[in-house]
Amino acid sequence: MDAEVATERLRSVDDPRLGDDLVSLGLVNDIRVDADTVRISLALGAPYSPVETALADMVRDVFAETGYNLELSAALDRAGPVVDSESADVKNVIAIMSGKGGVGKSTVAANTAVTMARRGARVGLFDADFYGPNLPRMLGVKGVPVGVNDDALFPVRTRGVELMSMGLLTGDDGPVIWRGAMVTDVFTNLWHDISWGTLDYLIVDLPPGTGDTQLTMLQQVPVTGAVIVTTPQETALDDARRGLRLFEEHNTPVLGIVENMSGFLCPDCGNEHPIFDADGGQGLAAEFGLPLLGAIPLDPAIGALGDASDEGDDTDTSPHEAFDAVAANVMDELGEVLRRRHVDRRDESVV
Ligand SMILES: Nc1ncnc2c1ncn2[C@@H]1O[C@H](COP(=O)(O)OP(=O)(O)OP(=O)(O)O)[C@@H](O)[C@H]1O
Repeated sequence: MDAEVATERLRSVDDPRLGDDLVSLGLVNDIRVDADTVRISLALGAPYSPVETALADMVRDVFAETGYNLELSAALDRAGPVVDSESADVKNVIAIMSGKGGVGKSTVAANTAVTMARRGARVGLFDADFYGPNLPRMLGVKGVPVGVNDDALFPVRTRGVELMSMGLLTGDDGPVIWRGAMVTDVFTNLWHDISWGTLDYLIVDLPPGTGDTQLTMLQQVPVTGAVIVTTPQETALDDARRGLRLFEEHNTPVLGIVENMSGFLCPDCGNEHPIFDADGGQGLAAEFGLPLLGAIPLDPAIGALGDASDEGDDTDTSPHEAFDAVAANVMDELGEVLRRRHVDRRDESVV
């Protein structure tokens, strides 16, 4: 087999989201064939996403009976480093935001991160809610000090994810009082000093609304995609609109909406009962033409992710299964954004 024959074989593999085959789309970076091995590099960017995993499996199937070994790799052109430091190689940044406070944004960020890690991804979680950092408590590592070495800060590993939070640095129970400019400074200084290592996904839990932290982050970091968390009774379309406009102004794709507290999951009967006669998530998704990434029930067990935990203990309390769909959909949407961008760039350079 030569590279041409191998390329022809790849024409039978269609990208289910982009609706054409990998070769026509330009998602094949490179093909090399030597004595007994075919080496293929594909333009894929969302590790462990179900769609990209299925694509890789289809490619493997196509070469399964050829008698050749297949070495598959993935590489994607990126705008620049997400974190400008030698001790961090971060592929994708996902910002989690909400219009209002208390809708479960941190809960969604934490559970989605842990679920992605359980699928095999290398995941970091950055608690950018400087005003009320609650991820250390939620993930059971409150009071655990971060490692410091020269200018670098080392995240704390919990439930399979790397966590960094203002809450781990201040170690203070009292409310944190920040002025806007201080948030900007802290964000700027902190962001590039964190020694994340290699991450497939860095999930950032933003404070509610569209304030200084969101603006600073969007100005300084190439956020790959944003997720909006809402509740069924959320009627504040204005808040959501403001958030969406902010992301648009900074060319940041919004991956979709997660509806939290969708119905009450009764611990006695096991059934889910609607409590709010409203469909905030569905409505918001329809209004803005965005996917609904998942609906999370109101379940007392969800608030307990960190309850039984110790530092570094990855074995007990699992995230609620409703987060399986959220994690899968977030990764699939993100992968689609990246592949589409790759195809568009290529089309531009051809014209
Ligand atoms: N689906 C759920 N089922 C049960 N409890 C939940 C659920 N979602 C969130 N909670 C609980 O509601 C409270 C608020 O959630 P969380 O801190 O995630 O909200 P938030 O939007 O991040 O709030 P903030 O505005 O303070 O950033 C927490 O005690 C959390 O455990």
